Amino acid sequence: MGKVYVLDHPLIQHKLTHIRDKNTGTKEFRELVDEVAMLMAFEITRNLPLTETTIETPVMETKAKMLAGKKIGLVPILRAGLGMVDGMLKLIPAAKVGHVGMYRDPETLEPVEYYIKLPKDISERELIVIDPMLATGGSANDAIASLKKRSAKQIRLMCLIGAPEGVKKIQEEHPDVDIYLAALDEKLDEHAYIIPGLGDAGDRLFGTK
Ligand SMILES: O=P(O)(O)OC[C@H]1O[C@H](OP(=O)(O)OP(=O)(O)O)[C@H](O)[C@@H]1O
Ligand SMILES: O=c1cc[nH]c(=O)[nH]1
Ligand SMILES: [Mg+2]
Repeated sequence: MGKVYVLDHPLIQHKLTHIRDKNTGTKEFRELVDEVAMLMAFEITRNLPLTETTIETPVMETKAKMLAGKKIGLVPILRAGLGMVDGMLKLIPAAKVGHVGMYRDPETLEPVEYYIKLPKDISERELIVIDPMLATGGSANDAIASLKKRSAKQIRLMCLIGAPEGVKKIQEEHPDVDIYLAALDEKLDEHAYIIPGLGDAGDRLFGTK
């Protein structure tokens, strides 16, 4: 079964509180999501492999560490996942970015895929699927299945807030996928919104409500 990591760094938690606050406006919301995504990228990359190289400091020649060049792909789920891309790219600038367009039908709550464009070499990359919200898990579940159908082998899922229902779904359907959250919330309400959550992530990021 995939592991669930709640990234409880104090800076992430502090910023998440402002993200949740209904009085936080679009500009600040977007900036905070960007910052938290960057901090989460810092945590999620702590196991990247290193290699040794030789350099000259102004004082002497020395061995020093550098990234071994593991190929990474970021896959935001449109729309709301877009709000986390730039923050992650600040720390992982060499990552390639694929996009999966997905919306949740408000009546059936079923995810509908409307777009997909991925780097050609996804089977060689470690993919990080990103979306602020993991609610029923339907959208992330379908996005991951879509990547696997196109021969993705290594996938992780990174969200700001997860509900237990969504976590369970991913663990059942994709036991090879580890999940990284800034918070694991209580439950879903009758409209499948996360409680206490932050409301509609896409609408708050892009000012569409
Ligand atoms: O886990 P689920 O129950 O599938 O819900 C989560 C999904 O819902 C939201 O997207 P939405 O459908 O609002 O699309 P948007 O990003 O375009 O706003 C959110 O960004 C996730 O993709
Ligand atoms: O709480 C939720 C659930 C789904 N999508 C959101 O944007 N927020
Ligand atoms: Mg939305």
